[in-house]
Amino acid sequence: MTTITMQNGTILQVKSNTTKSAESLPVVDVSGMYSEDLEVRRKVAEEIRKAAHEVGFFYAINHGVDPKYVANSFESARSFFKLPIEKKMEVFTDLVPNEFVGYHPMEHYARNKRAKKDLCEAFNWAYDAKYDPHAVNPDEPSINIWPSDLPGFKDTLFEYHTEMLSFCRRMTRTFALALHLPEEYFDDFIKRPEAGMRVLHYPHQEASDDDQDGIGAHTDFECFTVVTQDMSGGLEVLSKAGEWIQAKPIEGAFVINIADCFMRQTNDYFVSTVHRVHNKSGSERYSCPFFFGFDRKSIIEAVPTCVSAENPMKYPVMKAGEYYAWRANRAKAGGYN
Ligand SMILES: O=C(O)CCC(=O)C(=O)O
Ligand SMILES: [Fe+2]
Repeated sequence: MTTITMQNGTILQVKSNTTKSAESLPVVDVSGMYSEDLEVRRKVAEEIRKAAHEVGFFYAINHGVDPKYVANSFESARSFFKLPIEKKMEVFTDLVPNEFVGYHPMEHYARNKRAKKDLCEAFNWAYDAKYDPHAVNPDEPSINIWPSDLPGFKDTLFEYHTEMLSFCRRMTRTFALALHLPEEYFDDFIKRPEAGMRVLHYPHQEASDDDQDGIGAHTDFECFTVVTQDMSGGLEVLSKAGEWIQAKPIEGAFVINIADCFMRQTNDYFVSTVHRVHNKSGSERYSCPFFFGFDRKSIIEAVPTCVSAENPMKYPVMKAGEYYAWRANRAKAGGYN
């Protein structure tokens, strides 16, 4: 039995640090969410309801996002990570307080106590109204920081980001249906969403699973995350039984997971599942998660279909922006303290 203290304060008991490959995560064909027919949309939503409640993780296939965007983003990521460290440190994430944007260096942060820090580097960027065709305020200033001398980097990453904004707005409607709420229930909260994205680079890990993580066990902050991973493998999900299950790559599929705000807003009906990455593939691994959440000004409180006299609200009501800032600062403080 191993104990893990999470950034959100939860203390976990994990049966073993080794991975099981027998079990697999649910696969949902999400193409029906684009249907004109509400009954078809509801059918997809019910599948998602089950997956979000029982596992908190699922693959989305037939999602309609052109694979060229991810290919281009991985290509751009490679050219960024190849830059000399001094260049990358010009956009070091600690330069912007309370936010999680810019460069996250290799073996610099750790999510769990290990002999060595996490074996990954990342570049993070946040929502920018200029790249949102439906922006409420197109003149809103951006908080992002970008490397100099890397032509096309920002535009390529935002081409993918803009596609994902539209996919996630659609997914949010599906989640509303999944919670047996009107489809538009969350629309006002995602006009100006929290929509951070990152590209991650994980070298092959030589150290043992006990000594190091690629990214240590954690949950995500916002409502849900859509991960694009390459074919290396290494993403692992903690099952309710306390065992690590491999989220094996499925070509072209997204891996979608519930994050902490949705767990709070559904009074734990949706589970924000712990996950980590260990790249033992023998080659480099790249991934590109998109973190989608509600407007910083919105209040995180349980939705009416998830509370009752027998099942009262479990979490204090909180402003989304305060919650995000608290979590970003904890993540940057090293994670486990
Ligand atoms: O690299 C991955 O597949 C997942 C990364 C992740 O969990 C995160 O950045 O929060
Ligand atoms: Fe994550």
